[in-house]
Amino acid sequence: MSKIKKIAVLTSGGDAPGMNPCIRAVVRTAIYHKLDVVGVRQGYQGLIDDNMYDMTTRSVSNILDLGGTILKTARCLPFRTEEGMEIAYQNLKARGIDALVVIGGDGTFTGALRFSKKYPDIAVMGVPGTIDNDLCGTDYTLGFDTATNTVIEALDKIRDTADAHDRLFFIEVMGRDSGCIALRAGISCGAEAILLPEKETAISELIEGLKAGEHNKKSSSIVIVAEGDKHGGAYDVAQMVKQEVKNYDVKVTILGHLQRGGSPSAFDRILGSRLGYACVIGLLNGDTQKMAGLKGNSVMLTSLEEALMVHEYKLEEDLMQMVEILSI
Ligand SMILES: Nc1ncnc2c1ncn2[C@@H]1O[C@H](COP(=O)(O)OP(=O)(O)OP(=O)(O)O)[C@@H](O)[C@H]1O
Ligand SMILES: O=P(O)(O)OC[C@H]1O[C@](O)(CO)[C@@H](O)[C@@H]1O
Ligand SMILES: [Mg+2]
Repeated sequence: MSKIKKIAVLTSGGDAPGMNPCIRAVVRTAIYHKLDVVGVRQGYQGLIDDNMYDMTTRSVSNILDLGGTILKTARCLPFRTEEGMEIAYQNLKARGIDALVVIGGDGTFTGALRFSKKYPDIAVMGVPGTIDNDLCGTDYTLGFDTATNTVIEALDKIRDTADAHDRLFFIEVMGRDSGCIALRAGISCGAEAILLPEKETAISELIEGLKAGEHNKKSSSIVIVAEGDKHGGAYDVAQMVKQEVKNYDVKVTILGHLQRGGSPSAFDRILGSRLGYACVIGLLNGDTQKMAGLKGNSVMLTSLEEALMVHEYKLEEDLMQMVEILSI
C-alpha cells in the first residue's frame, strides 16, 4: 500500500510540445488512484513562491492539442541555492505534499536529484520534457518529435527558395548542448552538412564538401548548424565559409523559438500520456529519484543519475557518414 497521498506536478526549463498531455495524464492517473494533485506554476519558481493550486480532472480538459504548458515554466536561479531549496521544501510540507513530478530537461533533473537527496521524505519522479532529446534512459524526450517536424517544415520551404536562387543557406537550429534536432532534421531534408555541438567539424572539411557539391552541379546547398556548435552560430560559420565559396550567394536563417511551439504531434501526445501515467504508477509503487522513459516501445524507469549521463550515443556515427554519402 502506497504512503503517497498528495502529489505536486510542475514543468521546468524550456517548454516542449507534449508537456500538456503529460500534465493531463499525471493529474487524471493520480485522481483515479484517490490522490490529491497540486499544480505548481512556473517550475521551481512556483515552489519557492508557493504559487500552486489544487487540480481536478476538469483542470486538464481539452489540453491535449495545446503547445506550451498550462502550468507555465521558468528558468529559476534561486532553486540552485540551498536557501531556495529549503523554502521550496517548507512550502511543500506546509501543503502536505509528499511527492513531486517534474517534467523538464537535464537541468530540471539535476535540480530534482539534488532536492531529493537533501529532502528524501518527498518522493521525486521525472518525465523527460525537452525538445533537445539529451537525456539517457529514453530514446525520445517529449517535444523532440514535434520540434523536429517543425524544423523540417521550415527547411523544406528554405530549400525551395535556395534552389530557385542557387543559394547556399546556413540554418541555425536549437540545441545548446545537443545536436539531436540538427541531425534528424538534416537527414530528413537532405542537408549537405550538419554541424553539432558534440562533434567538431573542421571548417576546411566543410568547404571541401561544399566545393565538391558545386563541382557536381548542385544548385543549392543547406548547412545545418546546431546553436551550440563550437565555431559559434550560423552567422559565424557562414562568415568563415563565404570567402572560400565565391560562386554561391550565401544566406543565413536562425529558426529560433518557433521550434518550441505548436500543437504536439501524435507521437508526443502518446509519449506524454504514457510517461505521465507511468510516473504516478511508479510513485504508487514506492519509486523515487527515477525518470519514466521510452526504450523501444516499452516504458521503463531509469534512475535520475543514469538519465543525466552523456547522450552522445544518440548521434550515431553511421548516421553522420550516411548524411555525407546521401548528399553527394
Ligand atoms: N544544479 C542545479 N541545482 C538546482 N537546480 C537546478 C540545477 N540546474 C538546473 N536547475 C533548475 O532547473 C531549471 C531548468 O534547467 P534548464 O534551464 O537547464 O532547463 P532544462 O530542464 O535542461 O530544459 P531545456 O534544456 O529543455 O530548456 C533551472 O532553471 C533551475 O531552476
Ligand atoms: O531562450 P531560452 O528559453 O533560454 O531557451 C533556449 C534553449 O532552450 C532549448 O531550446 C531547450 O528548450 C535549448 O536548445 C536552447 O538553447
Ligand atoms: Mg537542458
